[in-house]
Amino acid sequence: MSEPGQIALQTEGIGKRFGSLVVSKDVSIKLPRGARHALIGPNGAGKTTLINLITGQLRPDTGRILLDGKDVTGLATAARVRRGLTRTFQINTLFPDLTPLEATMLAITEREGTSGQFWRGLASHASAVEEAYEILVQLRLGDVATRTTRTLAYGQQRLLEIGLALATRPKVLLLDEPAAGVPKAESGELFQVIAALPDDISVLFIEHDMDIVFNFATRIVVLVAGEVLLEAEPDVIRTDSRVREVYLGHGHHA
Ligand SMILES: Nc1ncnc2c1ncn2[C@@H]1O[C@H](COP(=O)(O)OP(=O)(O)OP(=O)(O)O)[C@@H](O)[C@H]1O
Repeated sequence: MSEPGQIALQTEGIGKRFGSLVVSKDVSIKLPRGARHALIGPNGAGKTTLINLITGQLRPDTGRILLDGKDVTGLATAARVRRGLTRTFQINTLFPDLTPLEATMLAITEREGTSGQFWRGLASHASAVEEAYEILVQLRLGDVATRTTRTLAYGQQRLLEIGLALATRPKVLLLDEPAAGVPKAESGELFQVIAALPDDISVLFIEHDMDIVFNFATRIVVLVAGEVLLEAEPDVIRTDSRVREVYLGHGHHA
């Protein structure tokens, strides 16, 4: 179990090239337990690539990834998920014809290795229903738990994706633009829900909207051309001249 103040996730000197293109260069970041940190930077800075490297979708050329102090660099993505390292994607990856309750239950039974055993007994399914419903209520999706996913507002669909990630019981949750495509009016609520997740879940999110970033991030990592330009608290980021120059001055994109 993690103790307060512990580092949930750490990268040490992560490097990655695609041919001659350097997409990660000596990236060392720390995500303390309970963090709500943002990863920002101009288009093509390597934000999604970094998440792919942390979760194992990509292999780094150099460096290490530590989860709860243990080296997971050599592990496959699924093994990292089992250890509590989970992500969501920029694009919607839901089953439109299932209800949120069904989809979340499926994710839970998948975690437990019982997804192919519907006949295994009602008791285990009853506890999966209960857990799924709890997750959905936590995400303010209790009222729509039994509606077909395709009929949900887009912001609710994005919350459901976080619900499916929560079904893996993550310690570290990496959110790649969780509010992408969500109307501005709904994105604040979506981030309120993220901010209110339990403290034993550490969150790193990529987000383009600077109002959201400054409202919800307790700390910000600025990535430029694959390198960490600065990692600091929002007030420091806001006033840093290098950050303004490379990024905030453009005023439109994380
Ligand atoms: N599989 C790949 N092969 C080659 N180049 C890639 C690959 N994936 C990403 N890139 C390149 O790596 C760079 C970083 O891309 P990445 O998607 O990580 O940036 P990003 O900061 O997430 O950008 P955005 O804000 O636009 O989502 C880009 O130049 C991209 O074209």
